[in-house]
Amino acid sequence: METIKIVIAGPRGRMGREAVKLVEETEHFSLVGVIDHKFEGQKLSKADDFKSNAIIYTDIEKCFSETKPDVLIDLTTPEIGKIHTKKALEYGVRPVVGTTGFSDADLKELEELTEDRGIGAIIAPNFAIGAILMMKFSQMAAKYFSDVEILEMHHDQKLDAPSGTGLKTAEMISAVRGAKEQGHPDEKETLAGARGANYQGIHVHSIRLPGLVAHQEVLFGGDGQTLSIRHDSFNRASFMSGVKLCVEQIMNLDVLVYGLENLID
Ligand SMILES: NC(=O)C1=CN([C@@H]2O[C@H](COP(=O)(O)OP(=O)(O)OC[C@H]3O[C@@H](n4cnc5c(N)ncnc54)[C@H](OP(=O)(O)O)[C@@H]3O)[C@@H](O)[C@H]2O)C=CC1
Ligand SMILES: O=C(O)C1=N[C@H](C(=O)O)C[C@H](O)C1
Repeated sequence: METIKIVIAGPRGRMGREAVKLVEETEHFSLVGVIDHKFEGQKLSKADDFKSNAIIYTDIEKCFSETKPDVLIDLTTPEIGKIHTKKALEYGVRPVVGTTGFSDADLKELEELTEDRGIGAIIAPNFAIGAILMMKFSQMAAKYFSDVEILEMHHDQKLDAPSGTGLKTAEMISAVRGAKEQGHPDEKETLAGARGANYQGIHVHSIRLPGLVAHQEVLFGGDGQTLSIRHDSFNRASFMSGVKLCVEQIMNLDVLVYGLENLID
């Protein structure tokens, strides 16, 4: 297999660290540079506890010009992730974006840019295969149970709420069941936010606690029965087979793919 040249943005983060390890350990992947907002020009191995001697760039354009990567893996923050993804497309670098918190307008803009440039991009709210199945099973179940609430539970350092996965799950369910307001029509919140966020009538509840990593339960209710579909990621290694798949698949794509469920049967 031909070697894929990769740049990682956010290498010192919880996900970035795992991604560096994945690239270091994969024979046909090569880490040609990393993007951070500090440690300009240093070797990654000097800036932190890494093996890689990849150079740290704080300027993404300089990084792309000097390292000429095939793929950017972005694991940063919503604001920075969007800037990086646009720059990657401008420079002909295929972005694999795990960063969450993009709006519909962001996604539309990136889709148009991908079309203009004619190269592939992947925006994956969740790289874990179990989470993808949880979302697919939830979409299947929604055909039979139209009343559903989503509980997404994450560590307390997470910046965006609801999670990318929670939002994507609501979108996938809504695609098969349409908009529907649930609960009593005269329901009133006596404490603002008690019923969570509302996506097309699907309530999404975001829980943030130390000790959690990434968890989601999709709870369906019917006549005299409930159905729970749950996924738990207990560590960030759980996301890495999905990252690997995306980096490999993106080399053959020329459109924007939003969600890993579109890449697996
Ligand atoms: N798709 C998926 O399966 C998953 C997605 N995620 C998403 O990935 C993203 C990262 O999550 P996580 O690793 O937990 O977050 P972290 O906060 O641990 O990591 C983010 C990293 O980005 C760095 N950073 C901030 N600004 C810049 C910049 N301008 N250029 C380069 N790096 C920068 C931060 O540095 P500093 O700390 O110094 O500010 C930090 O090291 C989030 O959006 C999260 O939701 C997370 C898990 C799974
Ligand atoms: O920030 C996280 O940790 C995670 N973010 C993604 C999301 O917002 O869905 C994926 C996973 O849930 C972990």
